[in-house]
Amino acid sequence: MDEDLVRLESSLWVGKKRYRAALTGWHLNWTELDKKNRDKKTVSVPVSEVIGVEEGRVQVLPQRSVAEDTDREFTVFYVKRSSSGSSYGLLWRLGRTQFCCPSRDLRDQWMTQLRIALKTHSPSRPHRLLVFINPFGGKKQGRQIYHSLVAPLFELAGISSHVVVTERANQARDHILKKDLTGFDGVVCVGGDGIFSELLHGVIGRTQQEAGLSEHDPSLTLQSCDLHIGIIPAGSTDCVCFATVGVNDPVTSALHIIIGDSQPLDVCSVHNCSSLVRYSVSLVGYGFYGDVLAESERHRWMGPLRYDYSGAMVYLSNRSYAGVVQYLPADSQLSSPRDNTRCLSGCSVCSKSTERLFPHSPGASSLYSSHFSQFSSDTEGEWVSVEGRFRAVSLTCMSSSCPRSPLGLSPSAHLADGTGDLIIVRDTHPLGFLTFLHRHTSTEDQFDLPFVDVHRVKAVRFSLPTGEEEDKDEERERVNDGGMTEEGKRPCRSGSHKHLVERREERGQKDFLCGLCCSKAPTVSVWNCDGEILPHTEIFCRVHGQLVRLYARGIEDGSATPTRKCRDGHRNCKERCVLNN
Ligand SMILES: CCCCCCCCCCCCC/C=C/[C@@H](O)[C@H](COP(=O)(O)O)NC(=O)CCCCCCCCCCCCCCC
Ligand SMILES: Nc1ncnc2c1ncn2[C@@H]1O[C@H](COP(=O)(O)OP(=O)(O)O)[C@@H](O)[C@H]1O
Ligand SMILES: [Ca+2]
Repeated sequence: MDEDLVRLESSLWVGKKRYRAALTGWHLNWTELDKKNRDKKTVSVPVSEVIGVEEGRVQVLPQRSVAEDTDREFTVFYVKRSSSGSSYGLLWRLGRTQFCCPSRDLRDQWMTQLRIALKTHSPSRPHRLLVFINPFGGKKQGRQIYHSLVAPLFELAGISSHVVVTERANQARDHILKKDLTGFDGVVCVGGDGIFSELLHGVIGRTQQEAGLSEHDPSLTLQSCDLHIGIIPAGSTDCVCFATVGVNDPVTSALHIIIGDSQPLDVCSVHNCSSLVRYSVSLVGYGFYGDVLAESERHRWMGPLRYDYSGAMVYLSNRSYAGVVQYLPADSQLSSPRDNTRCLSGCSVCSKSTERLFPHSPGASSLYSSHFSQFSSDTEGEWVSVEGRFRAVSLTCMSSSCPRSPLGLSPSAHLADGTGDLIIVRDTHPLGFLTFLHRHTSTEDQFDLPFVDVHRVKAVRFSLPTGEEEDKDEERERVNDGGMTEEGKRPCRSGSHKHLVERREERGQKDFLCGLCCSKAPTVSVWNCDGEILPHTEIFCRVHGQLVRLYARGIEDGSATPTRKCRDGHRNCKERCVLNN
């Protein structure tokens, strides 16, 4: 069937202007006509971006209202884009056009045809959602943001939602793991990266339980999750939202959820001694980012500012840590963290990875079927080892852009290519490290520094140098603190972090002063895993390609999207910089 066949076409009025409107399978277009019936400008909205159609002259925000005497009128709501002043992504807003028909009969035809088109062309739209609000996230605005900005849009789109305002940490995760989710098409969080992480753990854990797979064995291919996750940003860093949508804006995210966008996302599983510790999508960071998080936990009352304050304090404490980093490099033919590309909506690197990661899915070639032999002993020789003192060791599965760092920890990382970027910042003088940090806030290349290395990887191991017995004791003490269950396998899910944070706090105060005023600085840092402190120092991380799906579509290429200068100094070098699409 030709989807661009016109299904309905007629003259319509918008205010005092006359239009010729046409509905095809894919688009709703309306073209302004002048007095001589000549075309003026056309507005074209993809059917997939129509949010709803209502009889009469309707408005929904800030409050729903319907004008009287409206039996020849209907209102179409749709996605309207505008550039966001401060970030590089596009803001989505609710566009609204009120049409007036020559007759009531024609109005009914428009309503019917538009609703049929919406049903047939948006099969992936959610009908029922389970929403978790963290009332304490970010500036504590979660409830208000949901009820004033998001709920009216869900209602307009005919989505019914069951809302849970959380009363404790991990409630959302436990709910997803244990409760009946029949009838829900997706789960949504209103909050920051922490509540998102709860949904991530719930959704992955539940999917593996149902598939009868163990999450502990890092060599197992996990089952990818069908239940989509939506994020309404209302947190402190909002990194996952920012890096997958391009802005942290509740209305934009709500509209992506409504139209059922789907963005696969790589997930890193973090293990210790053959047991799963946590999953991460943005940052697994040791040294600076671990210390900032540990320090910031004591200043939660500052809200989002706690990270800037703690960042400055930790920077001034001028620490570095000894360690051994091992990594399994990804195929350097496919992409590189320094190729000056950006992973944008429809990214070709990620699309090719879909074929590689799911060779048996319809339409995929079987060229790359043996990808998980990588953890067997015969690939041991492929591991690369780096030993030394580090300011920071970070692994990120995506760019990890956020309002603090609009291009992110690794600007060329991909959301769904099955790899992560390992950033190793070796010990350096304070000014060098400040330069590295500061470059995260601009388009200058933070990897173009002699003490920084970046590698695209499939897996990473971190251990303490042999012979550092004191450190190992500290490590062991921490593992015991980490609250393991009796079987000694699964990390205890309740309370372990709180307990650890309290201990870290006790120690942290002393550590911190030592770092500032005397020579005895701590020898071991902690891992920051998407904003949670890990109870282990020695870890193994493995990237699982496209393990979950978000209601998002990646960053849309706004005209302001910056690229770094290529090595020849061109800012928009078509040959070398802009490889996307
Ligand atoms: C000199 C300016 C330096 C700016 C450096 C910016 C680096 C930004 C990197 C952002 C990485 C984000 C990775 C995401 C992590 C989140 O999952 C996670 C949890 O988020 P949630 O609380 O919303 O749940 N967030 C975090 O762990 C926060 C990490 C933030 C680190 C910010 C560091 C600010 C550093 C300021 C240094 C200032 C030095 C001044 C010297 C006088
Ligand atoms: N009702 C609650 N009370 C206390 N902590 C909660 C609650 N709901 C969620 N949390 C936890 O709060 C932490 C921070 O949440 P998050 O939404 O990321 O806000 P922020 O971005 O400000 O850190 C997360 O670890 C999450 O598990
Ligand atoms: Ca990736």
